[in-house]
Amino acid sequence: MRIAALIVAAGRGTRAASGQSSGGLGSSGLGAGPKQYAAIGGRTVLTRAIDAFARHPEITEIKVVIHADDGELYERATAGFGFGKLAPVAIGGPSRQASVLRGLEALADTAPDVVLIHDAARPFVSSKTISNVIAALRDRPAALAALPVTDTLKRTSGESVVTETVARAGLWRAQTPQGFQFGPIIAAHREAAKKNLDTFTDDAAIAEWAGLEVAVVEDSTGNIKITTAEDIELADRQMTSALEPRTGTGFDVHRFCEGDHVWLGGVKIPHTHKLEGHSDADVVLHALTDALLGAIGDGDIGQHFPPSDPKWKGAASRLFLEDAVRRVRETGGRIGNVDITVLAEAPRIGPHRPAMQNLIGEVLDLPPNRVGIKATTMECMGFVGRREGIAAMASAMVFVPADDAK
Ligand SMILES: Nc1ccn([C@@H]2O[C@H](COP(=O)(O)OP(=O)(O)OP(=O)(O)O)[C@@H](O)[C@H]2O)c(=O)n1
Ligand SMILES: C[C@](O)(CO)[C@H](O)COP(=O)(O)O
Repeated sequence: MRIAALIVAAGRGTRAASGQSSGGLGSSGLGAGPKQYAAIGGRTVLTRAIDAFARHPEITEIKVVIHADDGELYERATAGFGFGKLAPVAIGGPSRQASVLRGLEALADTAPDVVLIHDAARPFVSSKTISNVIAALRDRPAALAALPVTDTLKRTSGESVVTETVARAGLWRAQTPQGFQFGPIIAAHREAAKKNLDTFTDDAAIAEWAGLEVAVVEDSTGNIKITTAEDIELADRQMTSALEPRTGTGFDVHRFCEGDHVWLGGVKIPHTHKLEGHSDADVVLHALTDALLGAIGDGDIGQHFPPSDPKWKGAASRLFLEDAVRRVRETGGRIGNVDITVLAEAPRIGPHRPAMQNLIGEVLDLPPNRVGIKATTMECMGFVGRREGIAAMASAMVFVPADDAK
């Protein structure tokens, strides 16, 4: 059975726009634009929503609907993430209803059996809720996640004076995901559009209007919709306080051979020799890659990029570092700082420090003052002292969500 997730992310987030938080990731630009691109706990609202479906074993594909102006924001938000199920985006319309229909039409050519429609603005949907909505579709053509109303409800007149207390028994607050058999929901959406009925605020309402029976699945209270700037601030604060620090260390050494330059920290430095290696032999980036992998307990550089694989012959080590950063981000982690010591008699590292800090900072999304680069000679002792090669040590501080620590 093919189960697609359709994530609508084409809204403008006007209610969140005033005083919007950047979520603190500054230099990457994460946090700019509408609320779904705001960073909470180091990842955008949208990538968290995508990730929840990407990790779910029953979801086979994910289609995201974005605004025509948001291509760059979307690319930046999803860059480096291993979302293998992610299909090319669809472009949304002027209302949520229109955006959903465009997403459904984009799926129609290779129609899935079932579609789960979800707001990008709900980043904390749980795997359990996704499973429960899918399970409810075994008996019914439609099912939505919802919460029973727990507050007493009042109706007011135009002057904000209470006219009635509304009985809350049997009342639910609609959430997403809302799941449907694909054929009936696209037919219902098309019919509503044909009749110019364009004020539905969720898809279950369209299903109800079309006469489909809709099941309710009780959701968890954590599946909030980010609506205001305050929601973004609160969610960011909660995610950040729930992060747990981890450290990792890395070490690498390469011997000299004939040549006229070395690669160190991603910077090409003229020298009397070059460093021998399968890749570009950049000991600094190799040690740093291992430090990041170590911090999340995800093997080492040799495991992910075996020297026996001809694909990595002469490779720029930046690729290895980018892969380690992607792995850290996939755990929901953020990098706090890194620190590197180069052990070399020559060349001198000092003049190249700013370039290395900038390059590493760019890959790790860190300002230069969080990228320590230091160097020492070995006082003419040992293999480094005899100028037989260069070594590097690195350490990394990474913050990962406490959930991942369990
Ligand atoms: N034209 C639209 C409007 C909304 N949405 C999406 O529908 C979800 C729920 O909408 P809402 O929370 O109301 O988001 P916005 O419309 O962006 O918010 P606002 O009303 O404050 O502008 C969001 O993921 C939003 O991106 C969409 O895809 N296309
Ligand atoms: C679909 C929805 O999330 C159900 O609660 C909600 O209606 C969408 O948000 P909006 O503010 O109504 O557009």
